[in-house]
Amino acid sequence: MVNSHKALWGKCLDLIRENVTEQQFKTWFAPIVFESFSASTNTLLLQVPSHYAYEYLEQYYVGLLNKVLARCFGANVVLRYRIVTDQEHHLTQEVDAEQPADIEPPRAARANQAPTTLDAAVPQGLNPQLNPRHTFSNFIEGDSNKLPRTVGISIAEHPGKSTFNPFFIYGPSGCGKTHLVNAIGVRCKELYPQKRVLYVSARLFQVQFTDAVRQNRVNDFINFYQTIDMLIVDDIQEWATAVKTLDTFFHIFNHLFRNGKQIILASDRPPVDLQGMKDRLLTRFSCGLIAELEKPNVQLCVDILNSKCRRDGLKIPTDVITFIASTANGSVRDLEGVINSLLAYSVVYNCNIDMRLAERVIKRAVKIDNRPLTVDDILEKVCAHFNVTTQNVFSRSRKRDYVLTRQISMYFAQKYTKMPASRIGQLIGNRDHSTVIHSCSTIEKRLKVDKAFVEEMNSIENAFRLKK
Ligand SMILES: Nc1ncnc2c1ncn2[C@@H]1O[C@H](COP(=O)(O)OP(=O)(O)OP(=O)(O)O)[C@@H](O)[C@H]1O
Repeated sequence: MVNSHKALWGKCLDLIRENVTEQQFKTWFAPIVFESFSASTNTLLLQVPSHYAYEYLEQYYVGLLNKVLARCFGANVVLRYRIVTDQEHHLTQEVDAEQPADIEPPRAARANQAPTTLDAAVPQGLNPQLNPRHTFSNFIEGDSNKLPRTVGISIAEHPGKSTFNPFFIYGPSGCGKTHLVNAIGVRCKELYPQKRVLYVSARLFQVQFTDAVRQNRVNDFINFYQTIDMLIVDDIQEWATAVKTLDTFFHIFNHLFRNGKQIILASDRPPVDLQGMKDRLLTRFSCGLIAELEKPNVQLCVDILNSKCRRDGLKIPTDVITFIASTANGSVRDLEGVINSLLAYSVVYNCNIDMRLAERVIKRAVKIDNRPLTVDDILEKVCAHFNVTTQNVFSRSRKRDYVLTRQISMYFAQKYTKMPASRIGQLIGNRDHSTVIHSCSTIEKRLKVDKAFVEEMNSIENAFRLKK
């Protein structure tokens, strides 16, 4: 049976070959591996060599694929991809294909000619990868986000036309950057359905780029991104050391900018603090509008909570809302977590949500820890903050994040444990006392001149007091 299904896939390939150029066939279809066909679910599973290949197939060839699959496997066949995400470690991820849509293959495919860079630039039916739940209507306005929100609406209404291009949003974690940039994309799509809007995280962009390099398809990659009308890139601080990704983005950026396409960038820090990025890119990031999303104040937290309760039909007394808002430490994500825990407790214990329950939940969710801090406690929190491991910190690597985590851990260890520098050095990667002294003075100097860094250090220190 497997063989007959495999043979059917072979037939599909024959049909596809008749409809695309040899080069397109070799590039996109020959590397696909037939995995299985489940008769019970009528599902065909195909392995594709990378996320980029999957996206390209879905972008450009989904119509053709659906037609040939329907011809060979029957009308209701469901296509599922197994994407190889890490060849070295044989990691894969499975996703369903888009449902059949009337998407035409690229012009070159139809004309049966070799693809040109122009042909790659005529794709239809782009999935914008936006989160439809993140809209302006549920992005609550307050003092800390009034400007970025207002500008965001204006950009969505006149993409690429205003002086707010690029629009650079920065702010601490959980304060609504991803929500806001999504809302801009969602509104733009509502107003201009034909516009090619794309949301992509910096990390995904980098993975796609690395795959494209590996497969010798960098031109396709660049051509694809140059077709976008509104490009939204989230968390671009993650590119700080990705030199080649940045160079490629530089070309894409210039092309889009020159052609009046809208670029929106989100980061946890302003351009001036994006160390590692070249000036030519930073000046471009800064030539539109840079707007800060600050931590929400208590009033905004109250408004957000009230809105969430209205939307989800929850009844939470005002004093409880105010109490939760004042414990949130400026992260809306934390607020949402507390509400979800409250709900769970009220259901499990079958009780109303009142102050007693709120205090109990918050105490459990966010417990104050009075034990003296150890170097291990400090390392754990600082590593968690920068999303690195202690092995990274202990290593000899000079990677920016590792060095910073190491220096900050040494600084806090000296501040909180009062251990001698030599002992701190021993415990943090077996470094000598001069490294510890140098690290502490580097951090102290930066604290004197860098406001955002002071805030970041404060938030790490807050985490020391809180024990989950
Ligand atoms: N003003 C707001 N109104 C309503 N919800 C908000 C607001 N700000 C943030 N949120 C909600 O808070 C949560 C966290 O927001 P979001 O993911 O956008 O933060 P972020 O700044 O991108 O964080 P990170 O940098 O960690 O990715 C989301 O569920 C978002 O919907």
